[in-house]
Amino acid sequence: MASQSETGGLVLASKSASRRAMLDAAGVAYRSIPADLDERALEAQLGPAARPQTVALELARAKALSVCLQAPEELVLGSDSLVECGGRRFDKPACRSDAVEHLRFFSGKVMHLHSAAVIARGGEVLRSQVSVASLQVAQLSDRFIEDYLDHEWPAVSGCVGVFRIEGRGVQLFRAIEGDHFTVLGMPLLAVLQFLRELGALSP
Ligand SMILES: Nc1nc2c(ncn2[C@H]2C[C@H](O)[C@@H](COP(=O)(O)OP(=O)(O)OP(=O)(O)O)O2)c(=O)[nH]1
Repeated sequence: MASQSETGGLVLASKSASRRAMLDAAGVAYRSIPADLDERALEAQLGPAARPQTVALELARAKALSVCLQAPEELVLGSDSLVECGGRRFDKPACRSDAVEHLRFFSGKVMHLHSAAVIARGGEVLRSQVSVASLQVAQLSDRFIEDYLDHEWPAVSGCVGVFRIEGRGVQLFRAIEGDHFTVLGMPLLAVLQFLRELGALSP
C-alpha cells in the first residue's frame, strides 16, 4: 500500500536551498528529490542561440520529468533560473575567479534573471511558467567585488547572478523590476496558483 506521501503529495525536484525556503515559508508541504541530470549538457544541446527563457523552461521541465520516474503518483515541481546580461547567458559561478569575472561583466549593466517552474505528474507536464526580473547593476569596483566575495563566497557559489538578494547581494543593485520570488529563483506565485488548480493546495 503506497503511503500518502507516495500518492497525493508534492515532490520538489531540487537541491536548491532558496526554493526549499520559499515553499517552507509559504507553508507548502512537500518532499525533496533532487534531479540528477547534467544541466550544462542539456543547455549545450539547446545551442548558444536559444533564448534564456526557453533554456530555463526546458531545464525545469527536464528536472521535473526525470524525478517523475521516482514518484510516478505525485505532482513533481521542477525549477530553473539563469541570467542573461549583455547578450551572454550565465549559470552559477564554478569558482571564485568565475564569480569575479561574472561580477565585472555585470557591472553597470542590466541583468535579466529568468526563473521557470514546471509541474508534472506521471511524465506529463501539467503546468509551466517562466518569469523574468530586470536588475540594474551598480558600477562595481574591483575592490568592492573582492570585499563582497570575502563575505559572500562560497555562499553565493550556488546562486546564479552571484548574489543572495536577502543578503549582501542587495548592494549590487541600483534598481530591480519584477517579482521578488522570481529573483529568489522560482515564480512562487504562479506555482501556488497551479497547486490550487491541481487540488494540491486549498484555495
Ligand atoms: N538564496 C538565494 N538564492 C538565489 C537567489 N537568486 C538565485 N538563487 C539560486 C536559486 C537556485 O538555487 C540557483 C539557480 O541555479 P539552478 O536553477 O541551476 O538551481 P540549483 O542547481 O541551485 O538547484 P536545482 O537545479 O533546482 O536542484 O540560484 C537569491 O537571491 N537568493
